[in-house]
Amino acid sequence: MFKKFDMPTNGEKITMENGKLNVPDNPIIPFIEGDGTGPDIWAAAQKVLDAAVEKAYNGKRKIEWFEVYTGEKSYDKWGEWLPEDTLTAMREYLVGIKGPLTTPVGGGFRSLNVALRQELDLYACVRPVRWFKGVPSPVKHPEWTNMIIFRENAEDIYAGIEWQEGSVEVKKLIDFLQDELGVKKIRFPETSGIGIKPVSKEGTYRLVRSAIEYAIKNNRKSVTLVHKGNIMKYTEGAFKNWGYEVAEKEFGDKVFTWAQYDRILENEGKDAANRAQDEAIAAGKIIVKDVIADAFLQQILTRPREYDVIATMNLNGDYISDALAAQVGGIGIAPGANINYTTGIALFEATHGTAPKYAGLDKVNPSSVILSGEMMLRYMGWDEAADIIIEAMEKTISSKKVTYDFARLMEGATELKCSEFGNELIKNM
Ligand SMILES: NC(=O)C1=CN([C@@H]2O[C@H](COP(=O)(O)OP(=O)(O)OC[C@H]3O[C@@H](n4cnc5c(N)ncnc54)[C@H](OP(=O)(O)O)[C@@H]3O)[C@@H](O)[C@H]2O)C=CC1
Ligand SMILES: O=C(O)CCC(=O)C(=O)O
Ligand SMILES: [Mg+2]
Repeated sequence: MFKKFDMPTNGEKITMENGKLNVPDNPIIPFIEGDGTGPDIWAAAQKVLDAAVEKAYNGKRKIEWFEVYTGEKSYDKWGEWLPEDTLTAMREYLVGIKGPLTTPVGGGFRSLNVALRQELDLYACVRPVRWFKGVPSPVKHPEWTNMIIFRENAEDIYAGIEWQEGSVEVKKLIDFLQDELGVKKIRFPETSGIGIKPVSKEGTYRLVRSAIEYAIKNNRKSVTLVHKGNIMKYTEGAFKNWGYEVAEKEFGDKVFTWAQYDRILENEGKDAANRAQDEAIAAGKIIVKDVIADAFLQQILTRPREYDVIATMNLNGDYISDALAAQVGGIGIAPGANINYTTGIALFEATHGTAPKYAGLDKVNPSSVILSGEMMLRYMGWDEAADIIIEAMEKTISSKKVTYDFARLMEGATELKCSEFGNELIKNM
């Protein structure tokens, strides 16, 4: 099966049947250590995850870790940044976890993180944002921020379909746009690079569907479509329209959308529209609404309680993830997952990157990758182990024993190294 990697000798495969994940007691889980601070945070995370599983199941369940390679470690070992074997391992074993991987800016190879999402069609980037008591925050009420971002992961300008200024391809494309399509708005055609932004109905439907399904299953109150559809009408505006469409078509009796509100407003007036919305809320329906991205970024600071589940496109989702993470303590504590709910393939990873200036210092906060592991355990149905991690995290942070990022903002904190923080979590299980 593998061309370069050795087959794992212990453990069994996680499988997917009729949309349901079957998880053996000794699942093989591929992991990518990651670049930069990856080895530090991964070492801490692996120990914490193993300890939580041991504590929850007393040896009845155990993860069989299977190291797979991508990024610098892979290049050093195999001369390839993203070996086919890594994709094979994810397709075969379904659930994996990764550290951050470096992407050069303005040249060099394209993002390996994005490539993994594209190759495995992991269309939903799921990033929960919640506050843990005691975590320092720049806002007065960090507890008011409790959202979960569903970021479309396969399309948009983020897909990396772009051509460099001065290239033969960009000249061809600009000529085509000007000569065939009558485009007059390229301000400096001789010196422009061009990027393409594909946003599809299918891509929007599956992402928004996942967000609404999550909201229903987890008793959340609303799903907000975040877009810049006033300016990018046929991409971001279409995302909004398709979002409402899929909500009404597939979840008609469980949701009330602002598109419905607008129709009632037009036909029957404001009182009737407000009444319909109030009745929907009283009946426990999920409100599907939308907001323009720039307004959203100020409202998450001023009125975070109005937002719950967020569904958005790839680039917006990238910016929103870091902005929201900052409100609840920063990207040292911001987990995530890349999921295809149809195939079941899920690759868990922190929201942050490789933080290269801290590489090898055993310094940074491992919480993001640990909490990504916590999400992974929950995805596997190992909720008891996941709960142990959350409890240990709350206890450790309340005791003010934290890594540098929190320590520099807290009074009376004891600064721990990355590995020490992991050990403290284990002690507090
Ligand atoms: N999914 C992935 O693998 C991602 C990869 N990347 C890649 O990572 C590389 C570096 O990107 P960069 O823009 O510097 O962003 P990073 O997220 O790596 O780091 C930015 C800043 O965030 C803080 N930070 C990051 N990780 C942690 C942590 N574990 N604990 C505490 N604080 C943390 C640090 O802040 P401070 O300086 O204040 O201490 C750091 O300087 C690039 O190559 C980029 O492409 C970026 C994002 C995601
Ligand atoms: O792939 C990268 O280098 C950056 C990705 C990123 O910022 C993200 O997914 O949040
Ligand atoms: Mg990002």
